[in-house]
Amino acid sequence: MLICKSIRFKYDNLPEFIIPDISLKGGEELLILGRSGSGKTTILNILGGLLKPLGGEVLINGTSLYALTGNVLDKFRGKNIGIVFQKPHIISALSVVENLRLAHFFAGSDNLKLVDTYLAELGITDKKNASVHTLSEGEAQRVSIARALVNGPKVILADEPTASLDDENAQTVIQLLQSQAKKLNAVLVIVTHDQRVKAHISNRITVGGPL
Ligand SMILES: Nc1ncnc2c1ncn2[C@@H]1O[C@H](COP(=O)(O)OP(=O)(O)OP(=O)(O)O)[C@@H](O)[C@H]1O
Repeated sequence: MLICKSIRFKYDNLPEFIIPDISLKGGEELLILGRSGSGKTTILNILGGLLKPLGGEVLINGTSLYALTGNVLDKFRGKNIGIVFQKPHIISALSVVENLRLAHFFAGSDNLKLVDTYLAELGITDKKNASVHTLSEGEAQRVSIARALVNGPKVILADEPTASLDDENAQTVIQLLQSQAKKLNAVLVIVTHDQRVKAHISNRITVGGPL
């Protein structure tokens, strides 16, 4: 369960952002739409424990994210939040499977069987030992999703996951995010300016930028 209430945020050089209250149960989805510069990534980073707001609360299954600090926050994030970034954040010097094992390691998990499960579910088993730099963009984005999901997060956050993909890959990626979120009974939040995603998620809000 993800609750975000009375969040206030501003960068030094900009007016305060309007950040809507959000309340989502496991299995529910939200699409946050907005033009470039409207603060979508900022909101996602706040929901993901990466950017501390000036005020307000982000609650994940009852835990107030920003009441945690340092290592405790990092561990909580690794266990409960999976983030898919616009450009796949995977380490190009490592193979696909090494990237996934690393994510596992950082979350303090030792259930390596899940790595193979996710590779199979995302259709990239045959790329298991491939170097990341040899993957197509669609494949790299699927590895990035597998990495975000491998610890069975309660909240999945995706920042422009389809921005650099063609129509077919964009649809595959959205459907994979949705099916995996349902399976984990996780909250799924996608931020994007990509109008194609609207066809897949009916619960949506539009953000308008700084006040
Ligand atoms: N670290 C920062 N310091 C100062 N201003 C920032 C910082 N990060 C983002 N901004 C500004 O805040 C505004 C919102 O940025 P943000 O990246 O959240 O928007 P966005 O909607 O995700 O944009 P895009 O769709 O182009 O990725 C922009 O005007 C941006 O220039």
